[in-house]
Amino acid sequence: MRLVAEKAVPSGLTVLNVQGFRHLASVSLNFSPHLNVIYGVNAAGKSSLLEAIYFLARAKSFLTPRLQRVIANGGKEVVVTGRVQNASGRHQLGVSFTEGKTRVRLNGEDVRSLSEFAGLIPIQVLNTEAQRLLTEGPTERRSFLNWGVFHVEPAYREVWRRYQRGLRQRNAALRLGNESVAKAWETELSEAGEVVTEVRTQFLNTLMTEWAMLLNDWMPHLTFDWRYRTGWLQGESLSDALQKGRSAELKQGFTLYGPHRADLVLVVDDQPVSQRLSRGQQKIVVIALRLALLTLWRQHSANRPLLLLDDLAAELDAHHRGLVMDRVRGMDVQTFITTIEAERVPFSDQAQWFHVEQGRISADERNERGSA
Ligand SMILES: Nc1ncnc2c1ncn2[C@@H]1O[C@H](COP(=O)(O)OP(=O)(O)OP(=O)(O)O)[C@@H](O)[C@H]1O
Repeated sequence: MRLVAEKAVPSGLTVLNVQGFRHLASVSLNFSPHLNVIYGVNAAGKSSLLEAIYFLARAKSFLTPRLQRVIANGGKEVVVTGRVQNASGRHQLGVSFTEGKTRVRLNGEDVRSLSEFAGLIPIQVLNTEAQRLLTEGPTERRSFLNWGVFHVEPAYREVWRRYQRGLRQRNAALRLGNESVAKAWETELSEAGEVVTEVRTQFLNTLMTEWAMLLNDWMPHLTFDWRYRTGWLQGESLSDALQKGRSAELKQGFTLYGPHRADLVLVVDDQPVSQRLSRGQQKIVVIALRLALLTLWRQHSANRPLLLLDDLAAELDAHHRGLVMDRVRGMDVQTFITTIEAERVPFSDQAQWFHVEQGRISADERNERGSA
């Protein structure tokens, strides 16, 4: 894998405009490229603001798979626009959702493929549900992996698309019981699938070394390890797996082997992390994984990453909270933290403060004092 060693400029999301998003009042905000603290009482709208940022970066929500839910009650559409400053210049982004359709615009033009614009803001979220990356099925982990590789190696996008196209064609043939067409797609599928696997494996070797180092500091009494399940039998080529599996796949109507079935398994003392550790510990394992990814992105992605920390304090003891926040502080990524108590933010130098009250967001007077 070619790891692009391009230095990102200190930049990120500079301006955000939100309209019709949950119970947030329409607002235009200017962000710090370093730390942004969003504070307010329960249900003020802090998570919604982070969700709006994520919506701009990925055209999705991290809280719900149904975008209809982010439209303000009684409203018809949600529109989030923003300005991103990065190594390639200044970009104007806009994402809207109306009548079941998502529309994305980049610098005044419609964007057809999500990955055309999603490269601009490499984003990670850490919230009270962090451990779900381990406890849910493999789909989320594959998505984590695909996005992780994509920001380090943009060419990955093309080979993964090629693989998915081949998979759709072969699955359609399997469903129709058309063995010769299914077979005809196997060369394309296995070639693309082997490359996907190789790129993912190289990426994981780097990522998981960083992850293990973090956990060694944070939980030194435990021994962590990981395995990448490729999605077919080890020691066999994908081409052989597809050929051998074809008759069973014709009965099922879809492809059973390949990187679309891959999984990342995290292990502690030879047992899956999700079975062995407490929920708080699982959260720390996932935090380490996502921070390791941000470290890699910071080193190798052309664009500076963005981190959303939503109520991170929940379920972390003071010791581990301190360790995590020390790490975040040293990472130089654009960070957004929500909190109920502004005084408890452990590092607030260079911060921009935002107060949220009943959906109204205002830049804090502290910002004026800081810039004076
Ligand atoms: N589509 C919607 N339209 C209007 N209001 C909504 C919508 N979706 C959620 N809400 C309201 O938004 C509020 C929750 O906002 P949010 O979760 O952003 O608050 P928060 O400040 O993060 O709260 P907490 O500190 O409790 O996590 C709730 O009162 C909820 O009823």
